[in-house]
Amino acid sequence: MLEIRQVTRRFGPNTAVRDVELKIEQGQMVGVIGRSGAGKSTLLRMINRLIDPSEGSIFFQGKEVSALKGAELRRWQRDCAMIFQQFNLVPRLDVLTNVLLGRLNHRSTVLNLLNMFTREERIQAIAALERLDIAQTALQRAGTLSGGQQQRVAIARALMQEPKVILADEPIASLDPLNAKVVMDSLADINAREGITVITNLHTLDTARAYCNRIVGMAKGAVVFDGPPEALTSEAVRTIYGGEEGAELSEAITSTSINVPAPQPARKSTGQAQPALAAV
Ligand SMILES: Nc1ncnc2c1ncn2[C@@H]1O[C@H](COP(=O)(O)OP(=O)(O)OP(=O)(O)O)[C@@H](O)[C@H]1O
Repeated sequence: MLEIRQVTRRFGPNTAVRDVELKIEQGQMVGVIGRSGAGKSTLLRMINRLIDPSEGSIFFQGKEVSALKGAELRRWQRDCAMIFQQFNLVPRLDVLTNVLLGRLNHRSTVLNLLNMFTREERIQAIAALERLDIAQTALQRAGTLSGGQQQRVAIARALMQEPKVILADEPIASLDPLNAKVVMDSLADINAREGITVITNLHTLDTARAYCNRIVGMAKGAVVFDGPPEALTSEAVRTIYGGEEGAELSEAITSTSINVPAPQPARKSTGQAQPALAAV
């Protein structure tokens, strides 16, 4: 269980995240939605400790990860893989090496300095690429791949970390609808088959509805909605995205047009939160 307790993050006079309180059971697939600037990325970055909270604390399996330092912090960052909108691969290195880089935090500094990976690690990396259906690109330089392929390499690299949680910060924002679907399908499959918790920021409502069994809506740094997709009524959508009372908020504004035939049946939803709406 991941617990975010009364977390606030300020940047100078601006409060990016305000008093956020969330409990996320292992194995949930959580979509964080909200307008640009709502605080979604800041929240994810605090979980992974790329930035620290100004106030509050974050716990994982009873341990306060917001207080970890040194080797323990690196261990947490290994357990909590991060995927970014811009993929963050090393473009001049081949795909296989990029995936193997996911093992760095598992290994001794000497092995890392020598840049030596074992046969088992290479086999594991190829298997991760096969799973993402891009093993044929293993020896290509990562920078030569399409955006969709690069994001799949980034997911394979995350899998090499053998994480307990995957944090995906707008993983499909730079992709066309077809590649966006492939990437979201991959994340959903990893969540369903391995039971890895996935927390993903999404700009778009339809994607969150289609793939996530829990949706957290943020506005002005605060959580203003927390519940299953079915509870995301037009009133809830207005609370998250803003809009005039009574006016229809077009889902097109918040759509990527990923063509998903129908909402998928609820995945494992351990300890799903009850829908909750709060005023912004
Ligand atoms: N490093 C920073 N320094 C100063 N202000 C920041 C920093 N990072 C974020 N902010 C501010 O915090 C607020 C929340 O930003 P954040 O990126 O978390 O929002 P977001 O919901 O992820 O938006 P987007 O979808 O556009 O990425 C914004 O007002 C942003 O300008």
